[in-house]
Amino acid sequence: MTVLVEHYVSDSRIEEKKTKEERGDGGFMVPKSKETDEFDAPDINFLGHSFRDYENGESERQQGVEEFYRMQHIHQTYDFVKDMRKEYGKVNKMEMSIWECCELLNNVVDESDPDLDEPQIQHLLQTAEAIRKDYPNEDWLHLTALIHDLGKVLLLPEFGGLPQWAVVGDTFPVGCTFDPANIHHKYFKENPDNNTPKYNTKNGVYSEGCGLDNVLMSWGHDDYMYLVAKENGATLPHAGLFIIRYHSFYPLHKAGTYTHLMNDEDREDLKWLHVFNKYDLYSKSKVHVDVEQVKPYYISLINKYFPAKLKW
Ligand SMILES: O[C@H]1[C@H](O)[C@@H](O)[C@H](O)[C@@H](O)[C@H]1O
Ligand SMILES: [Fe+2]
Ligand SMILES: [Fe+2]
Repeated sequence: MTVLVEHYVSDSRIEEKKTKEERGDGGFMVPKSKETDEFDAPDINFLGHSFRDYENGESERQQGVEEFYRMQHIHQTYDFVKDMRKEYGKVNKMEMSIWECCELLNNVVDESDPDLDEPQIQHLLQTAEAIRKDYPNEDWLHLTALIHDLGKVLLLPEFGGLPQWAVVGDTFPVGCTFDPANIHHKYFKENPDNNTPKYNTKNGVYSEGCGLDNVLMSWGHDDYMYLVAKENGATLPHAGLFIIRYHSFYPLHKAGTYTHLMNDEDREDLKWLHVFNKYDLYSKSKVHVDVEQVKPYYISLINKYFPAKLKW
């Protein structure tokens, strides 16, 4: 019976694929629409819950996640972010290759993530391999997926051992009002910026359409990895750097808020971030990627887009 069911499933996928090829929408230069993606997003995470469920907080894990956001929302202020960007923009903490960093990342635990129970290197490779399957020609996108979470090394003592709230979790602009679309929004009440007139209006210190490059985002692994890539002269396309920098900005790419701060270039790049997000979120699974088997491919991409050693 099982065999029959599996057989049926794989056959129907082949059929689906054929139809797509017949329709001729196999071009990979522009993001495909959700409807034509081949990746089958699962409905539930490893615990049997829906993904990004922050509301049903009875379990110990979810209470931990909520406490994480309480701390994050209280402490991420405009001044804090400015100081962090200045300090970590120096990239003077360490020298290592991208692959060495992938291995180092395995020592990290992300307390903000209700869906991940695998080593971080598996999350990187699962995301990259899933996206590679559906977008075989966009090698920059495979590499972007591989490195998107490397900034989490900020948690390690060699990088100053930052607290979880300064490294992981969703991100949001500081210097303007905290949109209710931010998860656990209530905890912003205790953020000093929330009561500071120049920061607590819709545009705050920014102007409509100023472009995200001019907006300070809460400090964490996204912006740090973006700075590392920039400072080391990475040759990734602009959309790749945008994905790295804003992949945790769920209030924008999922809830569609803060769009008044975007410019035309942001809107172009956002299309690729939407593609990426599906793989980042839904590729989290118990089926491990064989690291040694795929390593040569990713090393070749690293050599194409990055120097051998990077300053971190
Ligand atoms: O818990 C997750 C995790 O830390 C991800 O790496 C980050 O990108 C998400 O936005 C966050 O909510
Ligand atoms: Fe992330
Ligand atoms: Fe991720």
